[in-house]
Amino acid sequence: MGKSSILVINGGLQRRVHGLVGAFFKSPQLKAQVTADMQRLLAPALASWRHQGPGARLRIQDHAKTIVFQILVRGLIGLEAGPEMQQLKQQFQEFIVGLMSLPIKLPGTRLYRSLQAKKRMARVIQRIIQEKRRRRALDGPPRDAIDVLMGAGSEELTDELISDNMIDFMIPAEDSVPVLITLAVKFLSECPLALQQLEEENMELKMRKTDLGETLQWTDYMSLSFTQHVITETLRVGNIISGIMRKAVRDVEVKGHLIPKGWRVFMYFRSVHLDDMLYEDPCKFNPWRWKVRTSPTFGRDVDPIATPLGSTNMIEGFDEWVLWDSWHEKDMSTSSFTPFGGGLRLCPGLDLARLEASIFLHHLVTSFRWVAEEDHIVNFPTVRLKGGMPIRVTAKD
Ligand code: HEM
Repeated sequence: MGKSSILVINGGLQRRVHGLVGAFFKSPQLKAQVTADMQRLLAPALASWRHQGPGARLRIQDHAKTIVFQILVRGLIGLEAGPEMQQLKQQFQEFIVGLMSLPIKLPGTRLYRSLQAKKRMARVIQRIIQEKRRRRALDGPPRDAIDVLMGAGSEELTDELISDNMIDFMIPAEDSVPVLITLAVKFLSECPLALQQLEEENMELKMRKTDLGETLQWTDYMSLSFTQHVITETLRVGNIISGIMRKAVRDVEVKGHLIPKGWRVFMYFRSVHLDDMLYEDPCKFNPWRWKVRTSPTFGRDVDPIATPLGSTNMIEGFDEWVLWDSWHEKDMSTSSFTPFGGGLRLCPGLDLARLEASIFLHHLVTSFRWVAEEDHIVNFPTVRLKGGMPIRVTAKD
């Protein structure tokens, strides 16, 4: 990672890059673009599965990865699908492999190949930046994250910083959304009642929109409450990111335990999300548990989707404010549901992740029935499905 990567910098610059790109990722304009792009990319995939006839076998993880990568790259750097996108994907795969390798930088080693791949990616992105400058493409609303950072008019945000960060934004985003989609398909396959309710909710929306002669908008997908509960529950049970690190910037006391200045703390999400003091029968996939949660802390129903994470229950004294509080209170405070982290580093892609998963699930359940093959979740070094979640699909009439 570069020295100005959002994943390693602290202070004002991190806040600036996080704020600018995070706001763009939450904007209705980007959500509309992502929705249109995903519908466009899903259409040929759905047609080809249908064309293969009843019982066609496909690995959900592969298809989700292909589509999600294209959406991500378009949102970050504005590149359209095509040979250059393909090359970028290959280089990114090469780069990512080197992130968990022996730190030996000699020609032929994994790390060396990874850094070379990153350089090639950076060249493509810098060319795009220069092209944008030449064409003065910054007039009008931003179309991608490069536009946002270039348009901020800050001397700190150099071309090199922008291109490095575009690559580093891909690291937490590229795999997590496909894993979310794949896990949802696995959990739904094992819970026929949830699948049926999801299907009914999505079919109802599809038929309503068809009758009105309208195409689906991002707000339609996000308004599907049971679909959102399925995604929330998948995030809770799946623990796609296992936890987050924080460093104490001074001595901190937490519930009688002293954390000395300089110590690093790892917050392990699994121990929160699978805590039976917080969740009844915690290992069970139960989307209905999110229907109504009453919080003694807030004194009202709390929906974790609507409640902004990172706004409450924090302790001062870490390198940022951290989520750390009522893990053992039997309520639905924000710190008992933290798949996207919290505080100043709260994942800027959380809305996007939910939207992409909602769109993928909508098209899958309204177009196909499926029978899942057996597959297993692997949790180390990252969460994934061992076999990529193979299913046999049959098109609905
Ligand atoms: C299911 C999908 C996802 C999950 C579970 C997830 C989870 C996380 C978590 C736990 C963090 C660390 C937060 C912290 O330290 O408090 C994080 C950070 C981050 N995520 Fe995500 N993420 C997802 C999707 C995405 C997407 C789609 C994007 C980009 C479009 C993205 C971009 C980032 C970035 C740039 C950071 C670093 C933020 C910073 O350090 O300032 N993530 N994510």
